[in-house]
Amino acid sequence: MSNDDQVLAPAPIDAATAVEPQVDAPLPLPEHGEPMIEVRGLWSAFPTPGGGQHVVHKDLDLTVYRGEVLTLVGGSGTGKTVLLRQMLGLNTPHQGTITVLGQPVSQMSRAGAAARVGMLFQQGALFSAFSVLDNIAFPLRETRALPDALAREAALLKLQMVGLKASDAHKMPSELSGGMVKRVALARALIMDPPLLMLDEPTAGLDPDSSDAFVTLLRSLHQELGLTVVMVTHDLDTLFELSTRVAVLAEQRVIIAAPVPEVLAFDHPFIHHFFLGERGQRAMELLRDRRTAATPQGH
Ligand SMILES: Nc1ncnc2c1ncn2[C@@H]1O[C@H](COP(=O)(O)OP(=O)(O)OP(=O)(O)O)[C@@H](O)[C@H]1O
Repeated sequence: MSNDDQVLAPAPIDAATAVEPQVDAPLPLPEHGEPMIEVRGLWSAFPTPGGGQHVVHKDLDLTVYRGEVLTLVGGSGTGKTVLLRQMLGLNTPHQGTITVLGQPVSQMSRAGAAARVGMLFQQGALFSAFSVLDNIAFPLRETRALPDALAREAALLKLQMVGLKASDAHKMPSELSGGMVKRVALARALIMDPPLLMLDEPTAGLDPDSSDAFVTLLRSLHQELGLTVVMVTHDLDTLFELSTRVAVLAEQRVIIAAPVPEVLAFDHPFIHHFFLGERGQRAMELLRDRRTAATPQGH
């Protein structure tokens, strides 16, 4: 057991010193100044079979600002998914607070959380016995937010918003391609018109063309709907295409949260490995080529 495993009592949080200057710097754009999610002094731990505790987050701070696409990266097991689930109120932290739009997540009802935050789970996680339309309408029905006929209409609108056809509405999940499953799951995540969207590995399992198409859809919905997005991804193409900031989880906390160029310049072994290895160089070259091709006369 490490020292970290034994100590679970965090020191009192001093607001003036909790965040290092380069950590979590807000985007320079004024419209990105309003905090949507604030994580303060977060400790997460799980019991180990030997009776100890595995500390995943230790005094972690993070702020997500309105309108940004913040991507969480970190090695396997650094607690990215746990953090997403805590932001949704699905996991309770050991200590610390998470507020979404100024309200502690711990005090939100299920309907309250669903109205604020949509979640796209890694596997799409559709109900196999429900049609596409019923999957999309599910949160409205579960929270009794709308009468049935209106819920169906709202679901049809969302179906079209994610690029599916009305004729797809009555298909069953087993009849859908991987890309379609993601689109249905996205429509369901957006059915309550939440201002916040969480994406856990949104392009995992998709072939390159479907992945590109899904990223394009996410990018346009982010802009059209003015969404604030928190995403976990290992896919560098997706990260470079969508992120306005990247938060790096290491050493049980966020070691830097900043736009990509600043993250790349930050000296840490995980960042070197993740971004500057062969895989990272390839993804950056691809992105550069694509941006050059998309700009008139290559400017
Ligand atoms: N319900 C749970 N019970 C016990 N341990 C858990 C539970 N949920 C998560 N953990 C542990 O917490 C740690 C962080 O898990 P998490 O899934 O958040 O990691 P991650 O950063 O998303 O990893 P990956 O990139 O591999 O998906 C892991 O060690 C995991 O085993």
